[in-house]
Amino acid sequence: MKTSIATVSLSGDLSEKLGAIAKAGFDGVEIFENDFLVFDESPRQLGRIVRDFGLEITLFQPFRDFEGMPEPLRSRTFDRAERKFDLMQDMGTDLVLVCSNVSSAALGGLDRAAADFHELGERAAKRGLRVGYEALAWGRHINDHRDAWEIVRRADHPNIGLILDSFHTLARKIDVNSIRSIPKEKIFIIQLADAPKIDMDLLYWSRHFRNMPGEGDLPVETFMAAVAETGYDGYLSLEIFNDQFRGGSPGAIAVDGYRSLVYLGDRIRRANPSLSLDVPAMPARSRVEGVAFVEFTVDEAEAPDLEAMIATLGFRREARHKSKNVTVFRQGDIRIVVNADERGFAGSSYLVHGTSAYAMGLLVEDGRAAQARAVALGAEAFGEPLDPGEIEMPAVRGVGGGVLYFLDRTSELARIWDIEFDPVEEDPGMRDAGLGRVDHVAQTMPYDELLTWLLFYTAIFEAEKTPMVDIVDPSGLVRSQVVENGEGSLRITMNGAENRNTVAGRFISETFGSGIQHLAFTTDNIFATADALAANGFVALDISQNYYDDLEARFGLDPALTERLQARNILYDRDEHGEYFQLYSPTYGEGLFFEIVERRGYRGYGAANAIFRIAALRRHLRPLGMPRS
Ligand SMILES: O=C(O)c1ccc(O)c(O)c1
Ligand SMILES: [Mg+2]
Repeated sequence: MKTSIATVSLSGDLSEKLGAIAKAGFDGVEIFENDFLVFDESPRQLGRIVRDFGLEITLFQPFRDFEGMPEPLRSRTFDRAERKFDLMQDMGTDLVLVCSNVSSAALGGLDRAAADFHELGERAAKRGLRVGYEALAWGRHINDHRDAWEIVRRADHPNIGLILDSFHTLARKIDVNSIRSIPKEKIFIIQLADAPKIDMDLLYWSRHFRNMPGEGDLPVETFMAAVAETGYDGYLSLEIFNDQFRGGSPGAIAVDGYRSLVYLGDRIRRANPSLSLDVPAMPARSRVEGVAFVEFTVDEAEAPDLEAMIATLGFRREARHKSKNVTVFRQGDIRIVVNADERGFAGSSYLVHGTSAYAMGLLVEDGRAAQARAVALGAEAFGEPLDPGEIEMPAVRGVGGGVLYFLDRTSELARIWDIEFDPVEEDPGMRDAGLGRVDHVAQTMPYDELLTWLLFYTAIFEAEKTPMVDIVDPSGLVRSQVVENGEGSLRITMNGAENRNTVAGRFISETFGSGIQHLAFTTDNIFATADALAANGFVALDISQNYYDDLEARFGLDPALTERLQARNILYDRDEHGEYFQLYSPTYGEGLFFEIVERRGYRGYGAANAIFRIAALRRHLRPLGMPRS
């Protein structure tokens, strides 16, 4: 599989873009005319720079408003094409993308357009160049790849071919089966882009909201499967017009892009084993059975505070590491690891972020296979020097520079707690609160990182994303999206903060980066749990009276139930599958908190309650000395 990306997809100047593209692993690059025009080097020099990066120029684009022009515009258009052919020869590419004419001067007619292309083909052939025709979804006469293909077919010239762009085809919901019968040698290149489903003007949608395959809602996989059926084995080239990407880090966006292509190739090959698709071999996506542990980094001075908080939640100290300053707390199937070791990555994470949940371990079928797949998809493997007797736990770097470990039940990893730890016998004097397992892990990140992690998780694990939800914090919007599997054993909620003033934004700036902001644990009986927690001295996040008045009105709740909820600061929600109960802790430090949930069939995350939780957290976060309501 040969991979390429258009320069328009990334931010920065042309040299920065090329550097990021090469580093991410792409083979080729589409040079956008505007990027070239503002570049301070000659076309020849640009070509050298591209090749020095080990890249090939897959095409030059766009050439606009060509076909169907009346004279004298027609002659001028051909002159313009000759000038661009000069440029292409200088930079060293043989392919130009002509997008369908949007000019009001353009005349219709398939034969007229075909004749223009035949003549352009003759001129291109003299120079050994090729011309690919793409139907823009908003083209004046041609806005459907089937019509573009008919023109290319009638142009009947070896140097004239078709360019298919998934966005234009899928945005107009054109049947992709029409692609299967196109001869592969007439497809000069494939451009790929996804997009979130938004009902808006096609041009505006295309120029501002495209994203990487797998990040949006379009059936790019179905499109690609149809392309693969033709036998096409040329470049797959990303062409992503996205305002956010254009303001982002070129390196990070390029890595996402490369990952999206490899993941797409992997899906196509698995769905159609008979197709010859040259994709790097890698294990299948891992099914996640659950969160095996969450690990906090602390320093020795802060450890007692965090441990006291964990103890009031009903966790008991279960084991100590044989050689490190690491303690395991346990309740039900939940393990919280408190790492106060100054050495190693935990120690340096503490120095950068302060007390934080910097790592988590997921239970999968085969830990090493999960790591191998992640690495094949461009993740960074993580490892540390081992103390004698320690087992190497497969891991990759995750959100915010944290660590994602993989455990399994079949390798020696299954016995890690026995091998590396000594049991601790202790009477904690605290009650078990009936917490069972991790329901979800909530990660907070700047909004522009959200798609990165969405793609990361869905590419590695058997999990899907849910639609994005807007959460209104009094200081700004937070966008929330969930990655989850059908059985509910993997649930990661991601909150993308648009500014620093929201509770989520404040967490990011106070802890110097993205990370796990809260952990939600399950209980089978939220009322019993709340009472046990209260006996332990746990003080729940205080929810306003107004919330309960509204709740009773909204759901028609029995006042006796409302009273029981309010007495314990329990939030409530309901969907078509059942009921949901939530109880929050106040924040620990500058933003970390815990949640306890009881699901009675309910499948969501209480999005409707988020604004009440945020308001309560804000009261809690108010600077000292200010009155509380
Ligand atoms: O938005 C555009 O004009 C435009 C230009 C060139 C392309 O290849 C494309 O898909 C869109
Ligand atoms: Mg295109």
